[in-house]
Amino acid sequence: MNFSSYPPLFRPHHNGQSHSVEQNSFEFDLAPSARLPVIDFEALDRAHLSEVCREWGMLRLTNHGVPAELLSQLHDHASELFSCDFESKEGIVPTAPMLYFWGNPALTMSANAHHKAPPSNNHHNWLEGLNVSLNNISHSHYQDPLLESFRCLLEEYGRHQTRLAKAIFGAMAEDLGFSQPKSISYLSPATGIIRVYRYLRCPGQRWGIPDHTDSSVLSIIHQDQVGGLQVLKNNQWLDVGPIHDTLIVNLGDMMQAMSDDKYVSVRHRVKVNRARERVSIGYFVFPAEDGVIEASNYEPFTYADFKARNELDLKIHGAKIGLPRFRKEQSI
Ligand SMILES: O=C(O)CCC(=O)C(=O)O
Ligand SMILES: [Fe+2]
Repeated sequence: MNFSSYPPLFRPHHNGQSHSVEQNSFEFDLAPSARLPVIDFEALDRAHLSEVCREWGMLRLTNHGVPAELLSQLHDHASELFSCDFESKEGIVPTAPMLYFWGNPALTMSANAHHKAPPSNNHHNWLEGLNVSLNNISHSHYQDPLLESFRCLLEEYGRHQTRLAKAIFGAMAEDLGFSQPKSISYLSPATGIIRVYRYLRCPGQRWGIPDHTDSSVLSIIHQDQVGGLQVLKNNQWLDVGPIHDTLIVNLGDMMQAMSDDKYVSVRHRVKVNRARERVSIGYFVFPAEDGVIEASNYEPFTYADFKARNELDLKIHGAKIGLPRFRKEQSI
């Protein structure tokens, strides 16, 4: 196995670690499978959706209308790109709209994607990825044919994700009785981003992404067949296994706040695998930066406030504190 595509820190024998470690209790700690609620996008059962948002904050979406061919092309391109030498990945994707990153801690938590410099502490997420801003994706073109065709696929995928997010959020807004102006500022498709991740093989006890909630309104994940995503339900971690042709939708912190805690911003995490890399493609959408979120359990705040606070907490405490910061009479 040639590890030249891996960031140096993740290569075997870096700092004496070895990929031939026999014992990995982490990986063999088999979790039960989540019986994740299934929502059929074409025959949307709004009552069921409402119940799932309140009880789970995560669901499996079927009949989503994203062509299987598009998904498989995206995964093929991602694998080809990620398998390039690390040095060339660092070099070829430095400009908007696609940005290469690796190892960042709390990447998803801050929603502010890319502190490009690798973190100096030991809390690297065992992954690399591309951060793609959908707002810019149509405006720039790449000379490199692989990058350019990947950009086109991502643009098309972004349109599908925006379509799904709008429709799903629309049903939620109706369930929660949001006014028309609120619905508009609470979901801003222009903020949509896509993150294409490759979780790297790892011999030891490391996380692809540790326990977190997303900062988004909602997130939509397409994972390959490797597995590793887990959800916390009733204090138990459950595997969210891959099922072909389905997407995973999860609610983020913004949705929980807007719903005044009626809906759940779901805790989840990603395990790494000793033998296989895993590719997933996530879409994340946020409220308008300056739209005020108003709910009885929270002091009024904007997404910009939330982001700034998370970044500060990350710096000071090394972790996102998130919604409790904005809850009325919070004690932190
Ligand atoms: O890769 C996955 O399955 C999930 C990624 C994730 O949780 C995130 O980016 O916030
Ligand atoms: Fe997440």
